[in-house]
Amino acid sequence: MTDTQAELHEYLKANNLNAIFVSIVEAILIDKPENPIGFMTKYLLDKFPEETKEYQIPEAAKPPNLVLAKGDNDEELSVTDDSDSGDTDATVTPSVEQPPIRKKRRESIFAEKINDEADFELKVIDKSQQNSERILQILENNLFFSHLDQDQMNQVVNAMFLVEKKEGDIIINQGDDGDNFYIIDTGSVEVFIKTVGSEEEAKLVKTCKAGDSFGELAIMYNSPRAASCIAKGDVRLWALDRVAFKVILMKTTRAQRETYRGFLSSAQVFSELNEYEILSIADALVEESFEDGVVICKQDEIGDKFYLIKDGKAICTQVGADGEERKVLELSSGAYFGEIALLTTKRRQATVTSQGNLKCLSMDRTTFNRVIETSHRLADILLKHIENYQTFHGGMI
Ligand SMILES: Nc1ncnc2c1ncn2[C@@H]1O[C@@H]2COP(=O)(O)O[C@H]2[C@H]1O
Ligand SMILES: Nc1ncnc2c1ncn2[C@@H]1O[C@@H]2COP(=O)(O)O[C@H]2[C@H]1O
Repeated sequence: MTDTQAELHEYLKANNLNAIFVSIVEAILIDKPENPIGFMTKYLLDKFPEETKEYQIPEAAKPPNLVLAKGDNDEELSVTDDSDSGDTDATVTPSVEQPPIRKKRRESIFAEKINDEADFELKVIDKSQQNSERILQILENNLFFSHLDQDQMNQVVNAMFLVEKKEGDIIINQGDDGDNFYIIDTGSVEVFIKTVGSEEEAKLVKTCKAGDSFGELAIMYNSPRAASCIAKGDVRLWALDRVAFKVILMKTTRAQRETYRGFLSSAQVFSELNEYEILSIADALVEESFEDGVVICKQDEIGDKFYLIKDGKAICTQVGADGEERKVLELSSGAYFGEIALLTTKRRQATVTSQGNLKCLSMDRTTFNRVIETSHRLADILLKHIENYQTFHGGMI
């Protein structure tokens, strides 16, 4: 590359322009608007309200009934998260004569159309029956795919292509644009994060092994790669390109993460976990509701689920040697229960009953074990807390 080319490349990278251009072209190809110039203009005004502030049309100057999307309320994953929210309401700006009219909920330009699979010819990459079965086996055991139905699973299997890397090969480079998403068939991949502008060496944050996936963030959020992923020894990977990822996976996986990310980040038990660990937990949760008075865990029974309270209250009681049942704890939103039976070989140590309507997020034993595997810190936090439970006669369990 010449100096000038390098400078231009640096400029594009520094302003995240490649990702922006790719998203605009994708959005156009998906939507096929009659007026592509108008579409691009509106796209930029909607997605970058801050940067386009000086180009936004002032309220007073808008013609009557001009439809403008408002209120992007995405919680930011990072400063470079330029994604749109599927939860955004669109309003029709009131004209002088007309009262405000609520328009149908607007989905993001991506989420709305890119999930309309009928518009796409999904790629089918030729592979042996054995390879297809192996990919399916990985998907079925990976939390990231736990909310896909069988059709979506099959589409992922069909669209994946083989990538083989050798020791030290850079599979993903921090700061680059997102091209592919990967699952590991055999071998290991080390994930390193370097703090921008710091002299410090990149820090190893995770080692992914067979069955794990990586490379979803940059594609889901149109942001630069958050980490570098490097082959540790020979690695065999299956990759999904960004368009296939968006068509098949985006809506389900992103909706799941968006729904629970805020809640999980505010729960005390997860306060020491990093954003990435929180997102991985969000992939795993299933919502369960209980009416008043339902016994969710019964003391001395074998337990197979962990619960996090989303809304409502639960009462924990214990029966002592005298046969008396007494209340030992009251739990509310953000608290959890059911961890002892999953982390130890013990049976349920208390009975947990809903008080009023109770909404929980749960994980079964297999899912819980997978989450614990990806976040050893969470296991340490939960185990440490078990020591603090008071039994009704004042002792520790
Ligand atoms: N702690 C972490 N922070 C950010 N990314 C991580 C982390 N651990 C693993 N990763 C993966 O590393 C990938 C790098 O590319 P992406 O940003 O697309 O997606 C990222 C995640 O899939
Ligand atoms: N004093 C207590 N002793 C033990 N478990 C308790 C106590 N108070 C609340 N619990 C919760 O009640 C749950 C019952 O199921 P587990 O034993 O799996 O995990 C237990 C804890 O999460």
